[in-house]
Amino acid sequence: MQEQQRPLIQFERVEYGYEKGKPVLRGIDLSIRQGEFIALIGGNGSGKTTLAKHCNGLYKPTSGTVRVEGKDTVTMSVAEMAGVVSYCYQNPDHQIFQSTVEAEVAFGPRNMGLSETEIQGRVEEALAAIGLIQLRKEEPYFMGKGTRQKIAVASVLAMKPRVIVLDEPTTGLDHHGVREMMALIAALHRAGHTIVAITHDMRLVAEYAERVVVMRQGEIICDDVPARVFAQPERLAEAQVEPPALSRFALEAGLTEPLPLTFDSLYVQMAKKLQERGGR
Ligand SMILES: Nc1ncnc2c1ncn2[C@@H]1O[C@H](COP(=O)(O)OP(=O)(O)OP(=O)(O)O)[C@@H](O)[C@H]1O
Repeated sequence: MQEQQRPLIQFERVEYGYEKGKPVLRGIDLSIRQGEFIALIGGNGSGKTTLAKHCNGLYKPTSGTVRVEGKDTVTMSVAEMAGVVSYCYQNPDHQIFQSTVEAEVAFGPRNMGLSETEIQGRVEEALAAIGLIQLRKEEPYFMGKGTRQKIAVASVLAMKPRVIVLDEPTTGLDHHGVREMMALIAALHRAGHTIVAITHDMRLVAEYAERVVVMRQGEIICDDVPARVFAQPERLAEAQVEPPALSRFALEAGLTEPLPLTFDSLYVQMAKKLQERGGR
């Protein structure tokens, strides 16, 4: 079996409710494999955050099972799982509470019970990867949203998780901040991290994700590569999701190959089509 194919996180018939008799997750079956870049999409309240928080055991299923590297999350603490799966909060202020950037980034590794030398090495490495080394002694509280979001990602990275779950990592960032954050996430993916990202930005899904999981009222209604997911506008409308402009263009132009939905790939397909027509 290829490394890419090994399930790292496995949901089986997972149900979850915050209140009795009001299920929020309804029979989730999902396998997340090593090296994937998954976008989790769906309307407000469809259960994305609730599902994401099951990936690292922040929440445990009401029924069904979630297995991380084959182990039932019911039997593991979040700290135990931190080296495998880490969750990055939608609002960095829910995550950041130390008085300096380096103390914040050191918090996770310290919680994992690592030695001081190992902790310092990891802090250095994570801050360098995110490009924040010069801010290590600064106080995170006064920094802009984009920088606080990056500190939150560095804190997660310092735990060296195989899977990074990001809850709306670009919300509240300006265009430049969105581009920077997505470039950073793409680099983490290239470096071997499995990425699960919740987002409402379909343009980013089309551009970066390799697989899209669509939720509606606590269920997964679609799970496929972006081009095939976005080729089902009626289905997506049920989940209050509108396909990005590029995929609508691709559909109308009859470009059906499930390539990444970027201008470049559509251009290549268009050129091929025109060549075929010219050759006839
Ligand atoms: N702590 C909580 N207590 C009670 N109900 C909750 C709690 N958190 C979420 N819910 C409810 O569970 C449902 C799913 O919420 P969840 O946050 O998982 O959805 P979501 O798809 O992430 O939404 P959004 O896109 O708005 O962030 C919603 O009806 C929400 O009101």
